[in-house]
Amino acid sequence: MKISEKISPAISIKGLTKRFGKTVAVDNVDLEINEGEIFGLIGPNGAGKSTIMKTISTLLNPSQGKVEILGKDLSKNKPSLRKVISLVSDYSVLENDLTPYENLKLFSLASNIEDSDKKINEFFHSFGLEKYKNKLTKNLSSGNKQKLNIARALLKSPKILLLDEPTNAIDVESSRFIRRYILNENIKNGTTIVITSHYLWEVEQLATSVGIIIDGKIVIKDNIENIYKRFDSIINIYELTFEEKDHEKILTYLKDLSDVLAIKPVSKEKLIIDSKDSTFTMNNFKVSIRKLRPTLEDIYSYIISTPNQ
Ligand SMILES: Nc1ncnc2c1ncn2[C@@H]1O[C@H](COP(=O)(O)OP(=O)(O)OP(=O)(O)O)[C@@H](O)[C@H]1O
Repeated sequence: MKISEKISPAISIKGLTKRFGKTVAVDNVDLEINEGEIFGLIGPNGAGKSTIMKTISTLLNPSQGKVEILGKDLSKNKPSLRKVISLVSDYSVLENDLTPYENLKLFSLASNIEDSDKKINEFFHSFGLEKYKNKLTKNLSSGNKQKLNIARALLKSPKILLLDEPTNAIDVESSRFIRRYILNENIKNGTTIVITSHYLWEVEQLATSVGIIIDGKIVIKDNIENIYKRFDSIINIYELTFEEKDHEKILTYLKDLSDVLAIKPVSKEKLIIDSKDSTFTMNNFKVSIRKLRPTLEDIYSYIISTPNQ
């Protein structure tokens, strides 16, 4: 693609508001997510993340505003757009009394997926679920149910994949597998992915762009590198390295500094501190100081605790 070519948005949301009675779950949200992007939508409980995901996937209608998917008005093209959008939320969409194979087959038939047996077998193989293929779904572990749920969502090779907390309550290895699979899907097929998660390190690993939503309003959205750059000069995280013999004295000194918000001991010779001020002094202590780039979690906590910044 030529650099001058404009990347078209896969998802374009303008003035989206969703009310449930008196509750304004989503409040006048504008959002553009480009084709092939992995967009991380993060925010506290009840901020409106799932409501946005359900609206994009046609499960909910907006109270106001417009959603366009791949240049088409969602409200006027629901049946055709449903074919290219998959939502993964919890795995309650699976039929517990069917086997994993029957679940995927049923979904393939309902979605008119061609060559489904070949695809289903490939999924069982790549998700490591072959031995559970003909057991009852209700007896699968949470991690395997979620893998099955993701396989179900990927069967129709969606152009837009919506993942609402895909690794919630899933063990480390299964979560890692799911993240790798998602990344691969994005790289191999250019799938546009929107992911919500309370595990910010997960969003950090996957997302190319991030939006933070609080009380139904998007307060920040940008490319993740721009977000890091913007907050690098505002959030002061330092790694202090010193001689082991000074450990206790330095710790006591830091605890008394009012600007030091948090201290994380790393070893007897190393501490990480979060400071309000970038110009704190270490008196006469022999300390080497290195500024660290804030993590997405540092940035998120800063934004949540500093409204209107
Ligand atoms: N079907 C519904 N009926 C009434 N209120 C709802 C409904 N769905 C969501 N809400 C409300 O809308 C607001 C946003 O909820 P939503 O589930 O979108 O938040 P969320 O950011 O996904 O939260 P969480 O991180 O806890 O999953 C909340 O106040 C919630 O109680």
